[in-house]
Amino acid sequence: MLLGCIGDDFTGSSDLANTLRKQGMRVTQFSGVPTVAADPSVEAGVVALKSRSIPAKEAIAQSLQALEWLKAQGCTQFLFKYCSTFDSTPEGNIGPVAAALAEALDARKVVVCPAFPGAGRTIYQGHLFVHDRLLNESGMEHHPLNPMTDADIRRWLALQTDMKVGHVGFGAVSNGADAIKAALDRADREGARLIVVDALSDTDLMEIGAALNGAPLLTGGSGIAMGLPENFRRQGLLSGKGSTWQGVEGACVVLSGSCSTATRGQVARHRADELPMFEITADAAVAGKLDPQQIADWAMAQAERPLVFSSADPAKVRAAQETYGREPVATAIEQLFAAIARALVAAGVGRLVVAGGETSGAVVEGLNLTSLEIGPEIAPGAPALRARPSGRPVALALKSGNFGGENFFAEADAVLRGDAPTA
Ligand SMILES: Nc1ncnc2c1ncn2[C@@H]1O[C@H](COP(=O)(O)OP(=O)(O)OP(=O)(O)O)[C@@H](O)[C@H]1O
Ligand SMILES: O=C(O)[C@@H](O)C(=O)CO
Repeated sequence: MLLGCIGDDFTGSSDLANTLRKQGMRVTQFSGVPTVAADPSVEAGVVALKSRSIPAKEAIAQSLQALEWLKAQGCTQFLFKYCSTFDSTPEGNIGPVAAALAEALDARKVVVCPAFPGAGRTIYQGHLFVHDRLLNESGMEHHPLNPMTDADIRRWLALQTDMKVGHVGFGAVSNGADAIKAALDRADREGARLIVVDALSDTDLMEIGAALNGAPLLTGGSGIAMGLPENFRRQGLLSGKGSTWQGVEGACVVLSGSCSTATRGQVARHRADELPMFEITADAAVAGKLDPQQIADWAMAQAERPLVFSSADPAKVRAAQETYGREPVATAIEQLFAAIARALVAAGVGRLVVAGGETSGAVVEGLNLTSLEIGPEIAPGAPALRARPSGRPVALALKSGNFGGENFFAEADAVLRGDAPTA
C-alpha cells in the first residue's frame, strides 16, 4: 500500500476512494481499523472512522490507531480526510486530529484544504464557499451536529488547536506547483505548521498535489487527493489495473437520516414521483415505538424503490433536539437505521442507498462490513460500493448529505444494479 488515508466519516471516505479510483489507483475502503493485513494489491487504503462528531480525545486515539495500521501496510504518505464543508465544532475534531497526526509523523507544512470544486466548495483568501455563498450562509449554519457559523477556515481551525495556522493564498496557487512549494516553505519559516491553502479549481488541486509529492501528511476534502496518484504513477509504482466491480440485482431500499438541503430535495423528488415512503419521526424513534423488522418487511413488500426517512427541516430538527437533547435523538435514529439495514440484508435486499454520513456510518457498522470495493461514480463524490455481509453481495451507495442532484436515489439505484455508470 502506498497511500494511507484516514476518513472521519463513511460517506466522506467513499468520496475520497472515488477520487483516487478515478485517478487510477486500486483502492479499498475499510470500516474502522482492520485487524488483519490488507490484500497486497491495494495501492490506496481508506480507513473510514466515525470520528467526526465524537469527543476529540477519542477521535485522536482512533486516528492514531488507523495511522499505525496504515504504516504497517507500508504506506509512505498519509491523508486525513474531513468534510469539504469543514464540519467541526470550535473544539474539533479537525484541528486536534491533524495536530496529533502531524506530531506522530513529525510532519511540517501540513496542508489544510477542504476544497471540492466539483461539488461547489472552493477556498479563496482562507474563506470557504459553497457555490456562490460563504459557508456560514450556505445552509451549513443549520447543521444538526456541527453548525458552521464562520467561513474563515484559518480562524475556525485556530479555535481548535494550539498549532500555528498559516495560509497560502490564491496568488501562489495560481502560479503552480513550484510557487506553492515556495509559499509553503515561507509559511513554515514563519512557524506555521497547519497551512490553509486556497483552491478554486481542479487544476489548482492538481498543482497542489504535485507540490505535495513526498509530503508525509496532508489534510482536506477529497479534492486534495486528486494530484497524488500522478506522483506515484510517475515513479512507476501503480499497476494500472482497473476495478472488477459488478452490479447487484434484487430489491433496492433507500434509507435517509440526512437533514441536509440536498437530501431534503431528493426526498421531495421521491414524494413527487409518488414512490413509497415511510417517515421515522424523532418522537417515535426516541420513544422506541418503531419495530425495525416491521419497517424492513414493509420496505421489502413494495414494488418500487421505497424510502425510509427521518429527514426533516431545520425547525423540526431543532425542536426535537430541544426536547430530547442532540445526542439522544441522533443515537436513537441512527440505531434504528442500523437495525432496519440488518433486517433488510437478512431479508435479501440487493441494493441499499444511504443518505447522510453519520447515518451511513451507523448502517455500515450495524452490518459489520469490514471492507468495501469501490465501483463507478454515481454523482460527484458518491461512488457505487459493494460488500458481502453474510456471504451474499450487496451494492451500496453512501451519500454525503449535500451531494447528488434531485434524482440521486433513482440514479444510484440504476448504477448499483449495473446500469448506466457515469464514470
Ligand atoms: N428528524 C430528525 N431530528 C433530529 N435529528 C435527526 C433527524 N433525522 C436525522 N437526525 C440526525 O441528524 C444527523 C444527520 O447526520 P448525517 O451525517 O447522517 O447527515 P448529514 O449531516 O446530512 O450528512 P453529511 O454528514 O454527510 O453531511 C444524524 O445523527 C441523524 O440521526
Ligand atoms: O467532503 C465532503 O463534502 C464529503 O465527502 C463529506 O465528508 C460529507 O460528509
